[in-house]
Amino acid sequence: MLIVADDKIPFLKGVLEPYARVVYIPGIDIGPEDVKEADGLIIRTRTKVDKSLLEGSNVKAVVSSTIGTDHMDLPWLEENGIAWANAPGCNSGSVKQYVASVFAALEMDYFPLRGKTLGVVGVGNVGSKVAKVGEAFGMKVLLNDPPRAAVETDFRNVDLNVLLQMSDVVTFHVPLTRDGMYATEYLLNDTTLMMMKRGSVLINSSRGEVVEQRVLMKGISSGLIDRAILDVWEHEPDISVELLERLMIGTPHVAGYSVDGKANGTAAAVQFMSRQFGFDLDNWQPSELPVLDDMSLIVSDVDERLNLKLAKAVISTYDVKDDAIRLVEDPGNFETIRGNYPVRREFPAWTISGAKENPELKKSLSLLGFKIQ
Ligand SMILES: NC(=O)c1ccc[n+]([C@@H]2O[C@H](COP(=O)([O-])OP(=O)(O)OC[C@H]3O[C@@H](n4cnc5c(N)ncnc54)[C@H](O)[C@@H]3O)[C@@H](O)[C@H]2O)c1
Ligand SMILES: O=C(O)[C@H](O)[C@H](O)COP(=O)(O)O
Repeated sequence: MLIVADDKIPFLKGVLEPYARVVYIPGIDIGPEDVKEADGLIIRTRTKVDKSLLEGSNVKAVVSSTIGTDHMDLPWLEENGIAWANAPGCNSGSVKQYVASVFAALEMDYFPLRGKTLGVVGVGNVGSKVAKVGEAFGMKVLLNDPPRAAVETDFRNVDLNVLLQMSDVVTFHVPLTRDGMYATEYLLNDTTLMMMKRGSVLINSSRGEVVEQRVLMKGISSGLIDRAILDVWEHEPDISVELLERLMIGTPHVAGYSVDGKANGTAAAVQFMSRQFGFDLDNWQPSELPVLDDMSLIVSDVDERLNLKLAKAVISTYDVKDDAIRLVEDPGNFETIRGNYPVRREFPAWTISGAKENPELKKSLSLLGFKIQ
């Protein structure tokens, strides 16, 4: 039995070796010759999985240890009887922390978020967590998810155009889809841009092609969009430096890069392969995640507004501006920056004290997912 795996999948080495020969290759380099004799393939987003990679190969199962699946030709896999899976929800807590850190930056450097309106486009694993971040910061939250609205009678869907008109901050959390009635490619386009409230903030951490970059530049230049934050880009890793320079925050597709998120993705991949090939690893989890020297926080006792205390707690766990600096300093090294990402742990891994006497702050910290002492 042969398994080919992306060499950037943490915690994987040694796990499958008792059951199969495992060959590790950089995701971008995995080609037809590498997978010809393979039974299974474990990838992340940098391997395009389609007919040109797999036709004539022995591959029977493919798993991507990521949330997104737009790098996989799912209809072709299904037509050809190749089992596939992704890792739903694996890094949703990580994107939640990324957006919370963006909110902290907005709160500290731009405008107070309390009372402002947040529009969440795509309310799945990530979007529903991001809605909680909005609530934690005292925002009014509007939700847009037509596929959910079509099947959930109690889903409070707000039409996209209405959401864009009403929101001070709009954040995208949809999958990239190019066909069908809910296609998301260029969801922000010349027409929808015109619906946006003047002076609003746009955040995209879903996929680059959800927001048409040319239109985003137009929106920024016209003042319709006052601040833009991008984690994902058209044509990654060859990003537009011109656009990067116009952003409040630009990061190299790392919103989902917490250790916790990657570990969850690896666990989903191992468990899927175990079920497919009958290994004894159906409940496998990485044994220990790396920790930082001090993972306890004390809420600031300065007399200041609650959202500032919240913002300070958030950036003590993760400051998105550190990632932005790394990209601004070296935009040509997008993939290298991603490949050498520092240890980041999500909110539930942190313990926070000093909030007990302040029920409102305690509630907000709980919405973010902190362990409160
Ligand atoms: N930047 C990163 O590191 C990072 C990390 C995780 C996920 N992502 C991206 O974010 C996407 C969302 O992740 P998720 O875990 O929440 O996925 P999910 O599948 O749990 O949720 C996606 C939601 O989008 C909704 N949706 C689909 N089409 C829509 C449309 N046209 N308009 C509005 N809503 C629509 C779906 O109904 C679903 O509820 C992923 O597909 C991935 O591309 C990026
Ligand atoms: O889809 C996902 O899960 C995220 O975009 C994830 O961060 C992608 O990571 P990559 O496979 O590009 O390392």
